[in-house]
Amino acid sequence: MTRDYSQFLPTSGTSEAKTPKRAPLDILGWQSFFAQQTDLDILDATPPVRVVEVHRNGLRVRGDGIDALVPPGPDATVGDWLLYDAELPMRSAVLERKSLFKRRAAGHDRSLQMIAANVDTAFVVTSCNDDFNVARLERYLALAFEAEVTPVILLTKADLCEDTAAYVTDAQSISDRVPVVLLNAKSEEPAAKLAVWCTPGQTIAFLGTSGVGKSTLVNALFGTEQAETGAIREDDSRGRHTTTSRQLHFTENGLGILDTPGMRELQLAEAGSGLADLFADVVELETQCKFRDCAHESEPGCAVRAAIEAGTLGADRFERWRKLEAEERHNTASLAEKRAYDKNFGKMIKTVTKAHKGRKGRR
Ligand SMILES: Nc1nc2c(ncn2[C@@H]2O[C@H](COP(=O)(O)OP(=O)(O)OP(=O)(O)O)[C@@H](O)[C@H]2O)c(=O)[nH]1
Ligand SMILES: [Zn+2]
Repeated sequence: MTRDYSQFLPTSGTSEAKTPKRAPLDILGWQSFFAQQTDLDILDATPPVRVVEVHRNGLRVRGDGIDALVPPGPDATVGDWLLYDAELPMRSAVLERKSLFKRRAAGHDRSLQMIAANVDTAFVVTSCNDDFNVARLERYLALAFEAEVTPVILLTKADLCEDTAAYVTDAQSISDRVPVVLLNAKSEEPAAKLAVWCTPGQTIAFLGTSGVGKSTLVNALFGTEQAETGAIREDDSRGRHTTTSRQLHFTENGLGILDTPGMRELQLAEAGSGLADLFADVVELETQCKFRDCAHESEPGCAVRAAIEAGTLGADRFERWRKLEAEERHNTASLAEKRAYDKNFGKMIKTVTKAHKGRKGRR
């Protein structure tokens, strides 16, 4: 007797209706912002691919049926969308970005590095304990504003703290444009509490110092041990395992999560507009000072001092702004200096090469 097992099999129609299959590009975070920059003919010839990993020997890109390594060439970083040129991959064009995190390189090289592109939401993570530091939060928030990424403050370890109210109040007082979420990263809470920012097609990143719960949050959103096991390992020249530095992972329903170890400690450079966004109240007060070049020390008609005396601007908040502003100005100036130096150096090389060619020509 042959039995008909079909009744035990999921009928494709209904199961699909329950969990609609998402198109590969949607899962990778393709949005109308990017589609609008191109047209069907171009997309046909050079399909869109997203940079999911940055390696020393190129960029790993993924698209609809594409998983390839693009050799160094495109000026791109993790999260970027490229129009993939299969014949000349290094000629693949980079689409305009929705957002871009940059940082000043460490050490002597003072140039700006691209860290991550097209992040929609940055969760700035700190814990309800000694890690909590308003000045550090402000630094991350200014960077997010500068990058044109929506920031959200996450206060973790709520379960380990007796009195969380003070942390919430302090975090909320930083900017009325930044939501604050209090949670226990180790519980069921993250998926529900972060749901608004974690819809399919979105790309998110977690910023914060070591130990605040970033990996725990990533795992909670994946529902697995992604942050531990998901890392791709490469053998370096001495046969040691090294973790590739910047990667973009996708959950099954298409949430992109950026893994960027380089975003733990960040210096402000060319972040003037981000700072101004975060400290909009201070910037507005400055415009009301009697003198345009007011140093807000003891000048008559200083609106900043008046606000501090009236208690509408916290003296400590003003001091923190001052420090960040000075740092930003210093770093931006040294970047400009480096660029001028590089440009002059480039010119000098050109002149020398020309002179050399000239001599050769005369010989
Ligand atoms: N009770 C409790 N423990 C937490 C919470 N968040 C994180 N932890 C614990 O804190 C420790 C550090 O968490 P991680 O997720 O590894 O922190 P991280 O920010 O990824 O740290 P790095 O990988 O060093 O950057 C782990 O033991 C977590 O289990 C929380 O909300 N409540
Ligand atoms: Zn003033």
